[in-house]
Amino acid sequence: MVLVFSYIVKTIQILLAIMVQAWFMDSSDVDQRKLHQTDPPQFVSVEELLATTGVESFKITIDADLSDPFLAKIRKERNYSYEDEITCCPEKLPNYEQKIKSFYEEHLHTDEEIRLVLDGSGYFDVRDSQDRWIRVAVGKGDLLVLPAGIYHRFTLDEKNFIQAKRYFVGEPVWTPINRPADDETSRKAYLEKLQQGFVKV
Ligand SMILES: CSCCC(=O)/C(O)=C/O
Ligand SMILES: [Fe+2]
Repeated sequence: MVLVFSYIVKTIQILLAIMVQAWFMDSSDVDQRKLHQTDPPQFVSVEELLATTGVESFKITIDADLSDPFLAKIRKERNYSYEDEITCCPEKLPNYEQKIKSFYEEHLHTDEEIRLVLDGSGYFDVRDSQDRWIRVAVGKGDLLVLPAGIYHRFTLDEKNFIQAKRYFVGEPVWTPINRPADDETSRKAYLEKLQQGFVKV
């Protein structure tokens, strides 16, 4: 009996460690760094997140030399040829106030946005297929892949610190294209994929 109980507890702990937390946002525009959950909270599973937005999330073990074989596999399979690091906090990010403001303006990119959180935490807000905001809370070890053409934004949480790897296929293009950008090729391609259904790979 004790053995069964401890097995269940362990399984729950593993599942919680694997999954990124996501929820539908409330409509309040007070402090972007707060949780902004509805009352009661409406959580979104990883599977729902993929189906309704195309956003993928993976859990990576973070060690000093980023030696997780799953990270190596995904980088190779997806040709993540470029990498660098970004630290968002007042002391480390040049033009901090301006950057934080622009990250939180609703925008899209013509390419995937790929971020691996090395330390700290924050929120990626993404629009779902019904144009509702879903807030995705990321922390250490979360690898998040936002498809090209998805409307989204990013904010720090109340801890005000995140350090992340940025990956890219080919020469990086970081320029955000603010909404409205419905005529963008990447936007049209994204909407088509959303209609066909994003599948787990
Ligand atoms: C944690 S990475 C900072 C946010 C960012 O790079 C971006 O492009 C948000 O949309
Ligand atoms: Fe972005």
